[in-house]
Order: sequence, then C-alpha cells, then structure tokens
Amino acid sequence: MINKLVEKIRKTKAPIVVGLDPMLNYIPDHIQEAAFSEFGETLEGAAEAVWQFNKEIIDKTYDLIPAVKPQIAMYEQFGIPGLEVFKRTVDYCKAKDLVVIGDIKRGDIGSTSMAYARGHIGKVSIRGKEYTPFGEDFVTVNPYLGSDGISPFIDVCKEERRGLFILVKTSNPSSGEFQDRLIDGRPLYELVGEKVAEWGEECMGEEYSYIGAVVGATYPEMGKVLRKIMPKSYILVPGYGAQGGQGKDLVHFFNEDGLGAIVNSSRGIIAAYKQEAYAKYGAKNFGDASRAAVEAMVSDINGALEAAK
Ligand SMILES: O=C(O)c1cc(=O)[nH]c(=O)n1[C@@H]1O[C@H](COP(=O)(O)O)[C@@H](O)[C@H]1O
Repeated sequence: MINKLVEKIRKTKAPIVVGLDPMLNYIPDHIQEAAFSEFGETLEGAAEAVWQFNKEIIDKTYDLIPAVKPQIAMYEQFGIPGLEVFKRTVDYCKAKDLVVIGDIKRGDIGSTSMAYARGHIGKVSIRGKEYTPFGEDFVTVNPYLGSDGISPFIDVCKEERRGLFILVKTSNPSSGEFQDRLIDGRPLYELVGEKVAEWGEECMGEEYSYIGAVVGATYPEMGKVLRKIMPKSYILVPGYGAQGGQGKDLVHFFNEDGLGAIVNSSRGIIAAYKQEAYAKYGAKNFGDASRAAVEAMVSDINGALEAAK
C-alpha cells in the first residue's frame, strides 16, 4: 500500500491528505435539515448528515488528492450509526481509488493490539470464513505500550501489505509534556523515531517503508531532526491550517527526492466554506470551497518545496 501511496502522490503532485473529521457544527444547515427530517433528530439523523457531507467533499476533491484520513472519534461519537458511516466512508473512498488512513490511534497489550489490527487493516476468521471488518489501508498507532503493543500491527501489515503511522511527535500544545522528556540526554520522541526506523527497515516497499510516523507540522525543527532519523519512513504531518502549520514550515519534513511526507488538513479543508477566504462559495457550495482549499494547500506546499530547492 505504501507503493500505491507514493505512486498517487507522484501522479497528483499533491503530498496531502484530506482529513474527514466531520463535526456536526461544520455541516451546513441544509444537509442537517434534510437528514434530520428523514431520520429524526437522532444518532441516525446525525450519522446521515455526516455521510452526505463526506460524500460531497469526496466527490469534489478525490481527483486532486492521493489520500483521506477519517478520524474515527468523529464517527464514534454518534454510536453505531456513526461507525456504520465510518465504514461507508472508507468503502466509498476506496471505490474512488483513494488511499485510506484510518485515524484510530490504537495500541494495547499484544493480544488486544492484534484484535485492533485484524479489525482495521486485516481480516477476522469466523468458522473458516474470512471477513474484512473495516478495511483501511493504513492506521495510526500509539506506541506508548512498547514493542509488544506494536508488533501485532506490524505482523498484520506484512500479511496484508497495509501500513502504519506511529505517533512520534504529536502536534498538540502539550505534546512535549512526555514526548520531549530527556532520557540519557535525548528526547523521548527521538528514541521513538529510532524505533520506527528500525521497525520500518524490515517492512520496505519499493522506495519507502510501510511503517511510517506521525510528526506534527507545529514542530518543524523537530521534524527536521526526525526526517534524518527515519529516512525511509513516510511522515504523516498533521497540524496544517487550523493548528497554524504553513507550507514554509514543512520543507524539512520532506526528503531530497521531494517525497517522504504527507500533510494532513481536516478543518481547513472540510470547513473551508466558513473561512473568509472561501465565503464567496456559501454554505450550499461547501464542496467547491473544499476543492479550492485543497488547491490552495497544494500550491502552498509545492511552492515552498520549489523555493527551497
Ligand atoms: O494522528 C493524527 O492524525 C494526529 C496526530 C497529531 O499529532 N495531531 C493531530 O492533529 N492529529 C489528527 O489530525 C487532525 C487534525 O485536524 P485539523 O487540525 O482540523 O487539521 C485530527 O484528526 C487529529 O486527530
């Protein structure tokens, strides 16, 4: 799957991922009204609104982008109907030939990690018959439990040719509280980065490993160091747009081949119609606003990469 991701990034010339994080308050009124009048003001109604919202954004952007990242919490908050829409979203994106990164941030003791891995990137076997429960191409994983919490995910990746993005240095303001603590004089995130590089070495695709890392756009200096520590790992870079990251901050997350990083924006794309810059589209044309925001993000990042050459 890493080969497909790299190929699609090359083809679209868009090292970005659209984050499908559909909070109800980003969903235009006309979509909410239609969903609630059909399904009631219920979890089912909210889930339907999420689905209609996602579908429009995907339809308006899929030809420009290599990948999407649905964040499962945004679906789980609507219970079982929400999870059904998560799965419907994964399937719809795959039918559009997009690479799907399930943002699930799991990680537990080995046996439990195995169940997460099977459910999201693998198969479950029920009396000899195999099922693919969620079917994402990549998932995000939390490494806090150490190697035995990660290795079931790696085993499933090897079997299924899927991939991981392991949290190394997160984008949020408190990420340094634990991640920057010095151990033998070195920050914890560097030690985790070294582990990701080591796990990644035995999981090589054609050019890059299918074991990648998450490093926040909000910490560009650390991104520069981590890029060197994990030369063959793709870096998923969240924190662009709504959290303040800009193209000029991101140059050092990329390798000299112009590859190696994929930048996520969620609110900045899906709620673009609420921003002044895209207000002219109006809530009814929110999908067109998202398309324009994708185009602006791609040219911001490519412009910064070009300027740095
Ligand atoms: O793993 C992630 O994707 C992630 C890691 C991280 O360090 N920071 C981070 O913001 N994220 C996710 O990236 C998305 C960022 O959303 P926006 O700030 O709206 O672009 C959310 O889905 C977060 O859960």
